[in-house]
Amino acid sequence: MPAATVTQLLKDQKTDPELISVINVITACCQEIAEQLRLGALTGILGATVETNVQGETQKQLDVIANDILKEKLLALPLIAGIASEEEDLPVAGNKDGRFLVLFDPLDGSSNIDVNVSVGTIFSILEVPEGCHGGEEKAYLQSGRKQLAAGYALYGPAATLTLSTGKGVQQFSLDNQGSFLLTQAEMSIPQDTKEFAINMSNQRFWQPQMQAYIGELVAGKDGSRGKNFNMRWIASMVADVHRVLTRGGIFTYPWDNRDADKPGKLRLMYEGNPMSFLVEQAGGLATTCFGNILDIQPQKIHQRVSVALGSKNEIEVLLQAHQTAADSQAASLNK
Ligand SMILES: O=P(O)(O)OC[C@H]1O[C@](O)(COP(=O)(O)O)[C@@H](O)[C@@H]1O
Ligand SMILES: [Mg+2]
Ligand SMILES: [Mg+2]
Repeated sequence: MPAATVTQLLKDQKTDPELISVINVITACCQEIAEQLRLGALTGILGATVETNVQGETQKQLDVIANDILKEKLLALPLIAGIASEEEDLPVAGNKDGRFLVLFDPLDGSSNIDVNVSVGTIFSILEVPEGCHGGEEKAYLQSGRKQLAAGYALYGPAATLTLSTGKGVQQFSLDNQGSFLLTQAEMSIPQDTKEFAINMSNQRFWQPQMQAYIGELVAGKDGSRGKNFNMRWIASMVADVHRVLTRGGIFTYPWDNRDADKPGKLRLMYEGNPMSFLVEQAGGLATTCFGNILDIQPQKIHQRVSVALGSKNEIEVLLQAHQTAADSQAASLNK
């Protein structure tokens, strides 16, 4: 039997047909972005623009192209009440009678484009709350638990789509006719791991408990953990999380004190929430180190968040390190 398409799989899962239509538009956009990326320098669209986004980051031409593809195609769909993007200052209203809000990071890891390393598109779908419209920020400020679906496309040696509507996590691969076909029906993160992903160059800016925890991983067999760990850092969250979903591991971009306005680098609504939804659906854990990411009540559309996610047992060791630090701080305050 031929492998299922995204639509077939979602129909088998008895997904709301209107939600399927929204997901189909997103997958069509990802196919178009994959095609643009595949041609690389031949199209002359690598490199930076002269613009910065609302977060003060230089935009790549492909950040803008990917954003425009998603924005245009989604807003043309009457079901869409609005969109919010990492590359847009404010949410953009769609149809006033639309049902869905789509939030996205059009091109994640875009500093990797020029060096031909994997990048991706991350998305999250919410329902517009009663009495709100898709042009107002408050409509989007819903916790990650309210996501109807989340996923990402990874543009690597193969283009893949990883998706969840709350019924496990499925992976599809782009064939040469331009369709995403099911290649893994149930992604499941192994509970134990010996692999971690973190940008070690920020070490001196982390909190002491994170420094101590990573120090023990680096110490390997010679330290308290008694086993050797391996480190990987691709610097595209999509690619790093994809590895975690595929073979386990932990990925963290923790709180740091480099810039008081950005205590976490990653964005809650476009990166933290959709990836946490996928990780939980695949049996892993996703935390800020102080609470579950999916339980955060967002205050701002471009809010940043510290992220640690992946193999359940290893994330629990990390949480325990933070709990022990909090307990000893509380004990010293009570003295
Ligand atoms: O430059 P650093 O510190 O390695 O940060 C890499 C992180 O930043 C990001 O690139 C941020 O995403 P954007 O490229 O969408 O801004 C993540 O994908 C990645 O994990
Ligand atoms: Mg990103
Ligand atoms: Mg981006």
